[in-house]
Amino acid sequence: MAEITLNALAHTYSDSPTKPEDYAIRQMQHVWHQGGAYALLGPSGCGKSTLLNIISGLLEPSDGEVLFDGKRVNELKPEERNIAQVFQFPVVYDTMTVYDNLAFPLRNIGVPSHKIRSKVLEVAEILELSDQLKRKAKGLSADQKQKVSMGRGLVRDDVSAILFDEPLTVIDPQLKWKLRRKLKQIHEQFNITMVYVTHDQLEASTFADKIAVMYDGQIVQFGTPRELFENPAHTFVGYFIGSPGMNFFNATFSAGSLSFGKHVISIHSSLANHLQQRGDITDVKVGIRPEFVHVWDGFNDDAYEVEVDYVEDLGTYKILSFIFNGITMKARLSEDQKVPVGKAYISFPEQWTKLYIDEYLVELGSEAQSEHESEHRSESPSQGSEEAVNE
Ligand SMILES: Nc1ncnc2c1ncn2[C@@H]1O[C@H](COP(=O)(O)OP(=O)(O)OP(=O)(O)O)[C@@H](O)[C@H]1O
Repeated sequence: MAEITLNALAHTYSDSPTKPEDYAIRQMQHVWHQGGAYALLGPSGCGKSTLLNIISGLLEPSDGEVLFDGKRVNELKPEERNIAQVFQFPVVYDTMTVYDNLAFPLRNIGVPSHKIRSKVLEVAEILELSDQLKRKAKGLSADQKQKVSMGRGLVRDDVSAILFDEPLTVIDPQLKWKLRRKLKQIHEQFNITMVYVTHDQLEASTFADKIAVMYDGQIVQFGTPRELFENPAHTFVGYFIGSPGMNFFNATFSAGSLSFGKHVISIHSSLANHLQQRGDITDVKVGIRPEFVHVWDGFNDDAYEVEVDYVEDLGTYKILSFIFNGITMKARLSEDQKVPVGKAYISFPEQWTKLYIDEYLVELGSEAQSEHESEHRSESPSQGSEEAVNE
């Protein structure tokens, strides 16, 4: 078991890289702690598989180091790294029985047969494969084969980590949920570092304690599902996490106030102070989650008047789409909330109004942060936020 450190790691597939975009992995510093259940979440092409293959040793990084418990492993072959990797498509020996498939990694390293037997039975039990052990793998369904693939990763006690590369792609939707829970349970039982690659936020948040969000070859945020939801560190996290994603619009900071067209956007004083120190800025991005937009029941002097675009009924809640200063935005309405017609009156609570410069969050100073958190803890829609991440 190991702590995995990526030290100034970068990778390019190009022979003559000249610009950041030539890198599949842009220089990164990151630690996966021993025993953690992590997800690596990001869209197709952002570099997830490249990163996993570098950790497992299938790919040699162009720059930087991979350390297992502080020791450099760049020069070690995959089989010397003790990493188990489960791929998108099952890797099983069709002509062998399920038992022999599960026993294979242990036989390879000379484990005595009585130990192999007890470990195979234990893992088969967890994965609900006990009654399939005598069957040839060839006759199994795709999801049973993938369970065998996972089992081959789990039988070894000596693995440093298990890397899952979109392992549930071939699994039936109704079984996916069950297998994800199973993996979580296995993690709790074996305390192995697990990194689970996915482009699906639901998969990431049900499996992982902490999620690394990857975008354009970089980890733009590493946090709990709740942190990613409540405090997205990068606009991509705001957009990618949550359903629908965060609302964004460009505002201008001038003469001490933030404006969006003719409207003044009220922000936390520490953010205003921060902007003030930087001078006038014409391209501040304002971000607010649909869950945090306040929709008033009727006319309100303190609210912005906006045009209702449409309302989508999603059963237990509704999504109001509205137009504010020419930009379409969304707000979440609870089941019992009055649905506005024609015009709506909305406001952006200061504590949920985030600012981004060059796509990165302008952080509140630590003092302001704790004052702000204690002020607003009771107002935090914690249940709503977790639900929203999981949708
Ligand atoms: N063998 C290769 N040769 C050249 N470019 C590659 C190679 N493998 C990946 N790339 C490029 O590197 C970038 C990252 O790809 P990678 O497969 O790591 O992303 P990913 O996030 O795993 O995507 P997906 O979810 O689609 O598998 C992409 O631009 C991809 O086209």
